Amino acid sequence: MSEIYSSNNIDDGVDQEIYDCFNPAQPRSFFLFAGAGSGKTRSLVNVLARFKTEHGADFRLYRQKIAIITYTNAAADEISDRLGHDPICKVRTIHSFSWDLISNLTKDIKKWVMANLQFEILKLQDEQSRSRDLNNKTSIDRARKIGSKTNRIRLLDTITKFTYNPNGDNISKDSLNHIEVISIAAEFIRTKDLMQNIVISMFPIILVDESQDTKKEMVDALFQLQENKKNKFSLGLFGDMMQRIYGDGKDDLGKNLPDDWTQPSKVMNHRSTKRIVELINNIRKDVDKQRQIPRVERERGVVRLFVCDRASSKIVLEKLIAKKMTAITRDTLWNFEDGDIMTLILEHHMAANRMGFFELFEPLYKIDKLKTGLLDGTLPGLNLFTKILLPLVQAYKKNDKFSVAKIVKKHSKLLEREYLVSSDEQIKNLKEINKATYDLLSLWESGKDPKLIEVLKIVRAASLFPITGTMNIIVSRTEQEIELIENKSDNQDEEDDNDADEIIEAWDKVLQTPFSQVEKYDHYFSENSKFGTHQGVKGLQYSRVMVIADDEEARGFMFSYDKLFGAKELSNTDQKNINEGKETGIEKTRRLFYVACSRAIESLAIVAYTNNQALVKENAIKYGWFREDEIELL
Ligand SMILES: Nc1ncnc2c1ncn2[C@@H]1O[C@H](COP(=O)(O)OP(=O)(O)OP(=O)(O)O)[C@@H](O)[C@H]1O
Repeated sequence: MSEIYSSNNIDDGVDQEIYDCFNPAQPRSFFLFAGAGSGKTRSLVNVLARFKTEHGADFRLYRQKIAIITYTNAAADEISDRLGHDPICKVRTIHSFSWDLISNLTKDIKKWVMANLQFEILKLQDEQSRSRDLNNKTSIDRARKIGSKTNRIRLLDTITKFTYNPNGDNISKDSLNHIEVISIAAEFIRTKDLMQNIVISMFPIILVDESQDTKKEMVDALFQLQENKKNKFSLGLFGDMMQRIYGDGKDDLGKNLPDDWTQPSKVMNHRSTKRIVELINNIRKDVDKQRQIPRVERERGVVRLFVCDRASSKIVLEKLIAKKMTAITRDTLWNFEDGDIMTLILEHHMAANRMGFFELFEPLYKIDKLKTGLLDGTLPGLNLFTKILLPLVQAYKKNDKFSVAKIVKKHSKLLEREYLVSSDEQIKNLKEINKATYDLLSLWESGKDPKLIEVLKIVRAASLFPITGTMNIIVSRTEQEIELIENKSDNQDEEDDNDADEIIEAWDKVLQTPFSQVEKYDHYFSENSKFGTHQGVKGLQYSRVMVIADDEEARGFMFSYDKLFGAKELSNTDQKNINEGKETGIEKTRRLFYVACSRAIESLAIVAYTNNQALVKENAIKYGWFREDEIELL
């Protein structure tokens, strides 16, 4: 049971503790890890506002800044807004922070890229030398990769300055990709004394929000920096290990922190009503015993568990549940049609399924390396479709010739000034580009819905827009190579399968999907949708939340609510992981469940689809999560 305290101010001392760490004469580092809704972000903003008033002038005089690293652009914007866009606070995502640090170090970057490419080429050559058949798909594609990396080495000499866009595709010859930028910055911070001195003189304070999910290599580098420069530098980490949901973070973060780190704690949950705080405390209790207390005035609150038969119609059931919640809470905004409910699906798959972009989404989503970019809209390759071709097709469908021309002008190399100036026959060229554009757009004539590969082939043939990376590898295959690959795939042996490049395989599938799926994918991610994922709503809050737990629809990999609710036996692998002290899918699911439930302010409905309703109910009561009168079987 969570207690009600007579004051909401019990954690107010934490802001002071953090503030003391910023004392320029005696900087300290701190680790503020506390539960959901405990006001970590609010503390960050409060302390910086005070720092600005008291030390802002000195910082401006010495051109120093406080760096605040956030997990997403949206979080960076939110914090910047709340800090009044003060120039002494530099709020950045890890990508733009990294790039700001290294962007002028062309010579060092070149050395790093060269060494890295050489290493990758050696690895590929080694794999190639062991290939059974140089004419199979994997080997053909691998040869092309070696070629493209070798070419990149050749071009390195011609680069006078590298470029990078933290929110873009980075496809020009002098650009670095997202992974490279973070790896380079982290390595330079970790290993170069000069870099460490530059960083601490520019940023005597670095704060990392959501640090439980921040890229491990960067967190390690910042720890190293703190250790080497602790008398001149303060590192502040904010987060909550119970809200760790991406694989990139440091899984032992906070363990063995040096004694001189300040570790304030917070116990109040300022967000949710009492019943919700009680539930999230109980979800968390087997992990770290942290228990929160609700604010004094947050007395009531509603939680309900609807245990649903997997075979039922989901849309019908979810509407019914919203109606039931309206009656239970007497809150008319629980209305399914025009109310204000945030529905949290387990994974984007479920929205992809409901909204019709599953085939585009699933193959890419299966690949860890592609997942983040796919979800935050930075996946190189897909951007060609979403950011260039989709607006182009939409303009064409509206017969908006002006926008068609504008989009082509903005993105086509053929229309770059450099290219046009060098061309002898400008008018003829412009006509050709125009023709190529309308040849491409004719694919959508009379309501047709072309496959992505068809679109890509035309774009490539006319060199209309840049195609790079994996997609270039696929679309560059000659007819002869395609035939070879098709014949091979008819009688592929197991060894070839193991050898396959999973990224190319995934794109091969994706490129067979119709273009309309791009539009649906884009709509889902850019709309202010009533759907969110358990992961995507980290840091956010909503009055009414419906959490959908359905392994089957989510295809069950990575997370398993069935196992969390005890409706499915542990697999041998789970058991093996437990025996070896390794994390299982259950723990990941529990954290996700914690994040999802803790977004709710007033009322929360959990919709658990299962084949074993009785067992889920029994366990939900046994775990102490729900009372019997809070559970309904549907
Ligand atoms: N001391 C406080 N007094 C009043 N409201 C507070 C206080 N601290 C936080 N809040 C409010 O509680 C809510 C949650 O705060 P915040 O988002 O800072 O928490 P958090 O710890 O960052 O949450 P999470 O980890 O769940 O993302 C916000 O609406 C915030 O304004």
